Amino acid sequence: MPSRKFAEGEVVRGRWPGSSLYYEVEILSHDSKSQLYTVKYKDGTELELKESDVKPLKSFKQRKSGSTSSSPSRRRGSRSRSRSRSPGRAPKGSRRSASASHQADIKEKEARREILQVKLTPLVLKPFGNSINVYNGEPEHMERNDISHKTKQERIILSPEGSYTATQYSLRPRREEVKVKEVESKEQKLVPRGPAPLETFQVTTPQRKDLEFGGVPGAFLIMLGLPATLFLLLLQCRQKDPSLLTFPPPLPALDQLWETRVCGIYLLWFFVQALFYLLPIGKVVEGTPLVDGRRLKYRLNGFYAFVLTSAAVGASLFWGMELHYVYTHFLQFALAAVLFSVLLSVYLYAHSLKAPRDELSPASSGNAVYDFFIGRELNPRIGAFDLKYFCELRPGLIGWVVVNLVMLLAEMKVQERDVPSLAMVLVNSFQLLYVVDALWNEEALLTTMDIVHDGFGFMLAFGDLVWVPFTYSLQAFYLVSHPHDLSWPFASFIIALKLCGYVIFRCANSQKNAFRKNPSDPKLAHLKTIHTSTGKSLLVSGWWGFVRHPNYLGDLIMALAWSLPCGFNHVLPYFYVIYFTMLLVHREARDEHQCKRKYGLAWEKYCQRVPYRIFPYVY
Ligand SMILES: NC(=O)C1=CN([C@@H]2O[C@H](COP(=O)(O)OP(=O)(O)OC[C@H]3O[C@@H](n4cnc5c(N)ncnc54)[C@H](OP(=O)(O)O)[C@@H]3O)[C@@H](O)[C@H]2O)C=CC1
Ligand SMILES: CC(C)CCC[C@@H](C)[C@H]1CC=C2C3=C(CC[C@@]21C)[C@@]1(C)CC[C@H](O)C(C)(C)[C@@H]1CC3
Repeated sequence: MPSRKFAEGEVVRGRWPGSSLYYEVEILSHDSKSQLYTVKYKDGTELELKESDVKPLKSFKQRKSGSTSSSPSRRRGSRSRSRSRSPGRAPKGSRRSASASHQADIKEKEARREILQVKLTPLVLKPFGNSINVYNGEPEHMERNDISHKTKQERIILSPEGSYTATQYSLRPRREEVKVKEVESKEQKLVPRGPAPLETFQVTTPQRKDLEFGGVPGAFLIMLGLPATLFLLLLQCRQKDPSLLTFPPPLPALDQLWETRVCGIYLLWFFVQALFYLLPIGKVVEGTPLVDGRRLKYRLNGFYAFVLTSAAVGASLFWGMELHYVYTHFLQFALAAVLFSVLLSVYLYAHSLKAPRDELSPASSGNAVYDFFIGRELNPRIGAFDLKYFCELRPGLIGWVVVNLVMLLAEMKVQERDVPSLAMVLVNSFQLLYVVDALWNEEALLTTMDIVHDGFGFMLAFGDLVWVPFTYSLQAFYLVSHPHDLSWPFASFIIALKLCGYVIFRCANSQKNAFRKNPSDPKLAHLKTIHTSTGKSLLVSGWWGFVRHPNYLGDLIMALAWSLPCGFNHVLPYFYVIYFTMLLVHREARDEHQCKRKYGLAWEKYCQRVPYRIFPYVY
């Protein structure tokens, strides 16, 4: 059995994670298996440390100056907003002896070069009646988001003793060491700094046991059901009578569905989009903090990719390329996309097997089937190429616009029209606005559940690459063979509905994003907030005081406006509204669950203040 250096009860110095600073700690116990010491700092914080991070007291020279606290928490009051995760970092301007300050500076530099990577996992915390109550609890007051309050909030963010010391962490060394790379100074200015150092100490979520989507059987059935539903919808949409009550036509034989040329075009599309993604244009920003405090960098050039794609499609139309081929081979394209997404999911799962544990998605479970579905790895990357981020916005979303254009041209050809129908124009412009909006506000994607919580597996690979371009374009596909004449008054009503939905969707998303980026934004000063002990606050007035998910409400209103131009003869063009309502109701429940866990009592208070989830006075 390996020997241990320190005995229980011994008073030594323990390194504070992420820093090169040592504090007086008492050895509580030693785990011979993991070779970790459980130590207690003077402020009561208990951590597990590697032996190399524990030093005997005598190896430290006693400082003459009494200015350095021996408690990590006492010095956490630092007002520094720097990225250093050292809680013991002295505040700017604090008086230290010259030698101590010099020594600390050297150590600080060392720490910046090579940060001790740690994983913080909360030790078991009981739901109520102990520290979690304090941790997730919430200061009693709710305030206007004004400046006096800001000072208070700042203090809470920057000096989170109450919440922090109440939480216990266990530290394990990470497999990899992360080198702190300097962001190019130009980019640095553009990178929004997360306000809460606490976030960098965010705890890692253990693999889930309470599985979503009906657990393993649910995930399995969804994986089988999605491609089946897709082909059913596409086949039915081409029928003269697309009623859901009529029996769908049989699926063409595989040799008719498989077309090598189509697969080639699909791959070309995907890799051209990947090339656009790699172009060094557009600013680079950082995502939300990961469990180890790192922030990944993302280049925002989705809008440029869209402009380049539009130019390429425009040029190929000008030179006589037949986009009609996509319409006549739509099923074949759908099959190519399905196969590609399945292969990508297999690759992603295999890739995740090499990933360190703390790079796995908090939604993953340890079950192979479920993890294949939900995605095992949170941010799979090939070098700097982020696969999930790329797929979420580029090939599928821009592809959806191209498919809509294909359908508009097909309508003119099939119905021998000189100009597209009003219904088709509305569907195309509404959905174009939605996609352009997403690409223009690309940065907002970084805080969505898909990027922050869900892994990249079959669900998102299929969703992004197949579901979005082939089912979200169903209204346009439907209109090609089922013309619908729209009256101008009804068209005006639909346009008003779309604009109403868009204003709610955009304003709600922008309000939250602006608040998360800078809670002190003077433009938001009139809003009321609830503090939470994580350091973040929740908006309780404005859009987020209307219902708990105003952005979902706006999105659903827009969805209805996309279907109405198809008339009321069949349910099929309303598939998107029905599916989307189910998706967002389920998504709201998932988000609610996560927020309850994150914010505890503060979230419950928010729910009391804002009782409706999506639809005011209904749900
Ligand atoms: N077209 C489509 O197919 C789909 C579109 N969408 C759209 O994507 C967008 C993003 O949706 P989604 O990722 O689900 O999540 P949201 O943008 O709704 O974000 C939810 C998060 O916002 C924060 N939050 C919640 N309430 C408040 C509050 N009162 N004050 C401040 N922050 C709050 C919480 O995170 P925290 O506190 O950690 O910041 C919460 O986890 C939506 O507009 C949705 O409609 C989504 C799915 C599919
Ligand atoms: C059918 C499956 C079970 C679920 C598939 C879901 C996916 C299709 C959606 C999950 C979240 C999405 C988002 C958008 C598109 C649909 C998917 C991928 C989004 C990119 C649409 C544009 C918005 O403005 C947005 C906010 C950027 C959306 C982000 C979430």
